[in-house]
Amino acid sequence: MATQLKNLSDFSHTTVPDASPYKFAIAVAEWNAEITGSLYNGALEKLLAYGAKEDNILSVAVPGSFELSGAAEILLNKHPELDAVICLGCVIQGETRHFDFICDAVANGVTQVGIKHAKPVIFGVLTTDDQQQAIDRAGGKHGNKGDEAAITAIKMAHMAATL
Ligand SMILES: Nc1c(NC[C@H](O)[C@H](O)[C@H](O)CO)[nH]c(=O)[nH]c1=O
Ligand SMILES: CC(=O)[C@@H](O)COP(=O)(O)O
Repeated sequence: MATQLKNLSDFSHTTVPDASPYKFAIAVAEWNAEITGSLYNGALEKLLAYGAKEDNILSVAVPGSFELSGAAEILLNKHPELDAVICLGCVIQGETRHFDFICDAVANGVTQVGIKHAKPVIFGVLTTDDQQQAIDRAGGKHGNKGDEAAITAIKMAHMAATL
């Protein structure tokens, strides 16, 4: 597999802009909290590491990943000054097709909210077959999806601000 030996959060090959001018929101799902907590910590650490100010980071929790696009809509309506919204969640396949519906809904929902507001809304949601795949991507051997989402948010906010 393409990701078999890769750290998917390796950004050493790219330039990450200074995040200090920008305002961010992080919406994190409470389902699979041991995973999403790691995603959140990774995202927060990366934002701060690249210069974001703590006062410029608004964090909210939602029950599950399905609620993330609604949270992004509410955040951007109530806080139009935000430069980017990071949506973090972890959806793990169960016995039924519920997984498919949640994943489709949040991927499409997050996309639509970003387009509607012309603001970066970052899809930082793990969609895994099992718990181990999630662990591997939340600070494990394949990196941290939260780190990736934060870097993406900084890059997109910078892009939008410097056009
Ligand atoms: N099974 C998972 C869920 N399920 C809950 C939904 O996200 C949603 O909160 C519920 O359907 C009510 O609208 N959520 C996850 O984030 N991860 C899962 O594995
Ligand atoms: C992704 C889910 O909603 C899943 O964890 C719920 O499990 P099940 O499909 O067995 O109801």
